Amino acid sequence: MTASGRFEEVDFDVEEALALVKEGGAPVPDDPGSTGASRPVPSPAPGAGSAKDPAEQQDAGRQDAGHRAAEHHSAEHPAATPWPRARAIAGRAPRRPDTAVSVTLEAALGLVLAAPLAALSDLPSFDTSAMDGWAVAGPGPWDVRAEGVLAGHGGPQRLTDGEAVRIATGARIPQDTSAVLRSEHGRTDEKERLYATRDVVHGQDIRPRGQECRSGDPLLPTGTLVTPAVLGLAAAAGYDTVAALPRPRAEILVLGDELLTEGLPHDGLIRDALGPMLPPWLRALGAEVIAVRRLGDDAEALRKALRSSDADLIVTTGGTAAGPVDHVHPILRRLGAELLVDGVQVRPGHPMLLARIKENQHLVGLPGNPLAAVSGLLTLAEPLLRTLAGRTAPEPYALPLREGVHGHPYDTRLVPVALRGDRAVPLHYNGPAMLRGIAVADALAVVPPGGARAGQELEILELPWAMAGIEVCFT
Ligand SMILES: Nc1nc2c(c(=O)[nH]1)N[C@H]1C(S)=C(S)[C@@H](COP(=O)(O)OP(=O)(O)OC[C@H]3O[C@@H](n4cnc5c(N)ncnc54)[C@H](O)[C@@H]3O)O[C@H]1N2
Ligand code: MOO
Repeated sequence: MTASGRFEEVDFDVEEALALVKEGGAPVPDDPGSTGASRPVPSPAPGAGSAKDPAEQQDAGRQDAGHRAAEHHSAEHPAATPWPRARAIAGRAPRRPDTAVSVTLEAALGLVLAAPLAALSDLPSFDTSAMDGWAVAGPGPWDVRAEGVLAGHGGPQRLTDGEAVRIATGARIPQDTSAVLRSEHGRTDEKERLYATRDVVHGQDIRPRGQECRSGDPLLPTGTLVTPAVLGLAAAAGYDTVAALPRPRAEILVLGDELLTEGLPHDGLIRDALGPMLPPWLRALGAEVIAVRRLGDDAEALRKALRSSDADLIVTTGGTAAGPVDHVHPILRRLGAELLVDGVQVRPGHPMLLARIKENQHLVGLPGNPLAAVSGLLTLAEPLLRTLAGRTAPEPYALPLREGVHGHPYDTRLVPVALRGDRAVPLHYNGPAMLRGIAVADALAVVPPGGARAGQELEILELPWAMAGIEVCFT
């Protein structure tokens, strides 16, 4: 940015001014990016700054400038979609029909069941001892048989009244057993006669066959996410394979001539932060990443890559704005793609886009600024992949803020937060080009236009690894 008045006006940043209010005048090391409002600027949320606060007066002056900057922006993104609508549009992508596959249990982790899981056997499949001790028949004392019963052994001999047999947890209960006596609740004399040291209740410590389910009972519905616990249940119920929806296939195209894949930034070149970040993030969102390709700023290479891809989802990074080498829009136009979302009313990340290239193939264009790319991931790629993978949306939830957060005048803001107790703590270093905030975040808070005050409940978008991370951890 230059110091000239004209440039200051266009590059005006209302969030920076608001950050000054938040910090009581001290600059915060955020870099909230450009603003650009095309509508009247609403007042900040109650509590987001006092009317007599000199910083707010400064802020009001800047908001004027922001309004002028907005006209500049609206010419580039006249059709920017409200943030909730953009997510809904992305979540309506049609899934390929009849894509269910049969997969081994090992390969099913993180997929969604394409058919209900019904028990293939009774569970337990035989009357089972719940404890180590003795199976006893009738009232005591009992004569203890010489040979005991272990788990995994064949059918034990039936007991007659007055008899007991040593039994292990998980072993089959002999016929006509009335109860299992735990080892700590009985003692034997030198003639191997067993005495109970407390009352014995009929049926105690016996798990009857079919206690958990009968063969054929429905266990889990279609659409269940296969977690480690689901794998355990499926195995216990007799499954070697399950019917699941395959992961949607995603291809990542990293654009930009300025990107280095190793070493230190130098001579105007910077490290590619998105190449390493996006594949595991997309996997965490349910995708199979089939390729990561670096195309530089070569429009023809981009066109060829889009034409030849058979991915369900193509994710591009950078090139979404209107700069001289921002090729995404022109190439989509040339390919006759349908723009479903062209710019979103969200900060950071407002140039993000969603296009349908052909039937069953979508493109999410992520802005090049790394936190803006994260915003695009959660706004467009997450709902799209969720639908393609057949997952259900997590229950939305809200948490109160520990401190106030300033808002954009009319756009939604996504702000990295740490979850501490029952509060969301806004993090610094949340500018569009910064990753320091998100790297220590548990979630993003959805800040409405105008901001939010301390204690106000905000919708929380948890980061996949903060929730459970099963795909991140296990695949
Ligand atoms: N005249 C305007 N210029 C810009 C606007 C605008 O509204 N009017 N919007 C700004 C915003 S906001 C964003 S976000 C960016 C989006 O730009 P692009 O998607 O075209 O991305 P690039 O220009 O290619 O890159 C932007 C920035 O990010 C860096 N970058 C790109 N790729 C990577 C990567 N893989 N790893 C790390 N950093 C990356 C790149 O070097 C640039 O610094 O446009 C603004 N401009
Ligand atoms: O504000 Mo941009 O959308 O930097 O991310």
